[in-house]
Amino acid sequence: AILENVADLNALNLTFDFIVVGGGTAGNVVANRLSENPNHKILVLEAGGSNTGVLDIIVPSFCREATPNTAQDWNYTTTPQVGLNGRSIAHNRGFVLGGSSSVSKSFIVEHQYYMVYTRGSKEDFNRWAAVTEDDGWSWDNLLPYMTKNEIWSPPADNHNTAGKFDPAVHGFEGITAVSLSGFPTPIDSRIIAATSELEGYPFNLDMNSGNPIGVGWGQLTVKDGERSSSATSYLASQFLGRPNLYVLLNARVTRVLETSGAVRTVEFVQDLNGEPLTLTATKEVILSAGSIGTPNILLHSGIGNSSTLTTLGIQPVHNLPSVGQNLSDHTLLFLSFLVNSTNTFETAVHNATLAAEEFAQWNTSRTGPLVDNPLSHIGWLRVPNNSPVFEQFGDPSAGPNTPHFELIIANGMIPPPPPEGNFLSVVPVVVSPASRGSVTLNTNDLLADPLINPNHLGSEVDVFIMREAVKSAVRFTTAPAWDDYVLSAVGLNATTDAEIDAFVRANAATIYHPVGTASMSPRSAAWGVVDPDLRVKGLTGLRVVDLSVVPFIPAAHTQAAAYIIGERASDLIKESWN
Ligand SMILES: Cc1cc2nc3c(=O)[nH]c(=O)nc-3n(C[C@H](O)[C@H](O)[C@H](O)COP(=O)(O)OP(=O)(O)OC[C@H]3O[C@@H](n4cnc5c(N)ncnc54)[C@H](O)[C@@H]3O)c2cc1C
Repeated sequence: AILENVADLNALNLTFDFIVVGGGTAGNVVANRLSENPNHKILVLEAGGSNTGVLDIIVPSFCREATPNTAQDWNYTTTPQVGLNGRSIAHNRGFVLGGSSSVSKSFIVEHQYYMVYTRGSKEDFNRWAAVTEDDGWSWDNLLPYMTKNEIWSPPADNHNTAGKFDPAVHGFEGITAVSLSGFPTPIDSRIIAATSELEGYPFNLDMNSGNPIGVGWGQLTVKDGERSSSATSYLASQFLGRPNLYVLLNARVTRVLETSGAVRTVEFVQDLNGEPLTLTATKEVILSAGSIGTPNILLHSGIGNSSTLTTLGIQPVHNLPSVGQNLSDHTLLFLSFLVNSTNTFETAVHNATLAAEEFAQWNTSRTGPLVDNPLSHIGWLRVPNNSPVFEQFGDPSAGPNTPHFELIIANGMIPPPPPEGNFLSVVPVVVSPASRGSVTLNTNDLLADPLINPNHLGSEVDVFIMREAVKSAVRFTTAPAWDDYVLSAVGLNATTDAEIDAFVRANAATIYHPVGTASMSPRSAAWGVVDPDLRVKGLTGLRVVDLSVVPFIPAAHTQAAAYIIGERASDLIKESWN
């Protein structure tokens, strides 16, 4: 059941075995799987409100309305980013049931946004296994969880998808819907032609096979023309109907508290000016508040670098200096090209009648342009292995079959377009970054925003990768397939490396993939925050299950990783309490 008010919860007079903090992407997986055992009572505490009936979340291409600066977002801003000329940039996070899987848009063509489903490379996960000394985190051992999570679904227009994905690597009986685009775009055939016309952009049948290098058809978490989030899937009515599963909305956890030698008590507020409330789990508290929320709660609870906490007036409880460190994110540059066409997203952006028709079509049949995100294709590519910058600093990618950068290809400009013109996007993203940042506090005010410093382009390696990615994006548009189509790059009047770098630093942003702030490490390691079974090191009763546990960011959009972690963690928790 979903409850809005703690008084309704108290009236039930229940005791919970597990309290999950954060009803986001990973948290809802854990809540679902643990409640499969009817003997276990589960409570989810979610700071945000309900996703139900919020059209901006349901209609795939309306999600630009869902964030930023809306009621469904935490509306964070980063600290000034040295690598971005000192700019502070928006750092969106979902503040709603389903967490960031409910707001995964951010890519703002008037009608379009992303719900990209990408797993990463085999090497990404094998690196997790190596660095944690736990083979359970390897690709081969996680593949069953990937397929357990996924229910491969037909595209909204039911077109023939042969040759666009590899069924052998997908799951057909899981919970999160994954599909191919359900509305063809006029540039699809040009993109596919370009993969055979140019060296270096090979066609890849399925970027989710563990070998992502190449250009392939995008996969997205959409079913029957509607977004599939962890709230619509793992908390679907058949699961919420379980008598042992409860969700309390508008419940913002401020701290976890140690009682009788274990950290099983959560302190939370429903009314930001109200008295703190507490609840204690009989078995475990599971922090799933995400890569920003989880370290924020740990630090306020006195779990972090004890000397730093003391100076902030926070009573240290457990010295874990890695809490909040190792923040990694993916830096993106919106890059678009003016094109010789009127058949791009911009046409509906500039034509209210057409936009209304598209919505009417979606509303009556769940078909048409609004069923998709803007990208029909993504390229996953590498810079040369012998790039001099790697000799000095090392190669940050997980291995030779893991991309350094991504090119997101879309039939229009992703940020709000100018009043005139039609565009093609080829958006570079640094997906194997070397830069690391942090989430820290500058106050003991429990409700203040933490300081978020992703350190975008803080490493020379990332500047190099982004520069080469920009060149690669431009080169992609020189394929003969675009001859009568692409006219000129927008805003990029750069010929030298220095000019490209200047353009990047002035314009780059985030693709909202923060990870790593409560990283896993080997059981015996002094660094790290959680053991490979996701228990907080040195404490009893407390686990972390969200993307903060990721030691190295995967070269992928990160929602799949959150689902995968949620699935494996659920089995780990079940094993401990059998
Ligand atoms: C705008 C945007 C677009 C994105 N687009 C994509 C995409 O296209 N494809 C993709 O793969 N990934 C995308 N991502 C990234 C992906 O959504 C996230 O990496 C992933 O969902 C994170 O999962 P999580 O479980 O770690 O955290 P979240 O899903 O963020 O869940 C954390 C939950 O905890 C709650 N919470 C936080 N603090 C507290 C507290 N103190 N008390 C109670 N509850 C709390 C939050 O409200 C939230 O519901 C996007 C993210 C954003 C923000």
